Amino acid sequence: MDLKDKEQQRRWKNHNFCQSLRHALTGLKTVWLDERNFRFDTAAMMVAILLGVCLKLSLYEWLWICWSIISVLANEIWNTVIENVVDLVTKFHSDPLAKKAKDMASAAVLLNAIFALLVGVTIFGIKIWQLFIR
Ligand SMILES: Nc1ncnc2c1ncn2[C@@H]1O[C@H](COP(=O)(O)OP(=O)(O)OP(=O)(O)O)[C@@H](O)[C@H]1O
Repeated sequence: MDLKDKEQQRRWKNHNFCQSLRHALTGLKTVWLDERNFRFDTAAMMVAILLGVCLKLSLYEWLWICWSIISVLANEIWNTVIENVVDLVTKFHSDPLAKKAKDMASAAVLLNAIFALLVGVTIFGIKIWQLFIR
């Protein structure tokens, strides 16, 4: 890395916590605007929170639901990061390694979504079942 690169890197570095936070929020806004799946996951999150409030979840149940929601959203962001980096490197040219990376990133999202679905079905299923057998 030569002096010019180092100077450029120093210019891009976050200088305080507020600046880091601002950039993180810009990242959230970008993923919201660019990614349909992220908006769908956010809508599903709203439904889960509304259902959780209506069904009066316990603290322990809320922790499971929050963990599932946040991990799906975070994984969706990582998937987008990988897609962007791959596109940046390949310049949108077809490449078997690019395909591998993107398919594996999608697989991680899929596994996370299955986990969240299992948690949701278990917690909400039990709560709704208890409402009916009362
Ligand atoms: N440069 C590439 N070379 C080869 N295959 C690619 C390349 N880019 C994308 N693909 C293939 O196309 C699929 C879709 O890629 P794309 O970048 O459009 O993701 P996406 O549709 O935004 O995915 P997601 O639904 O996970 O957000 C990838 O999973 C991969 O199989």
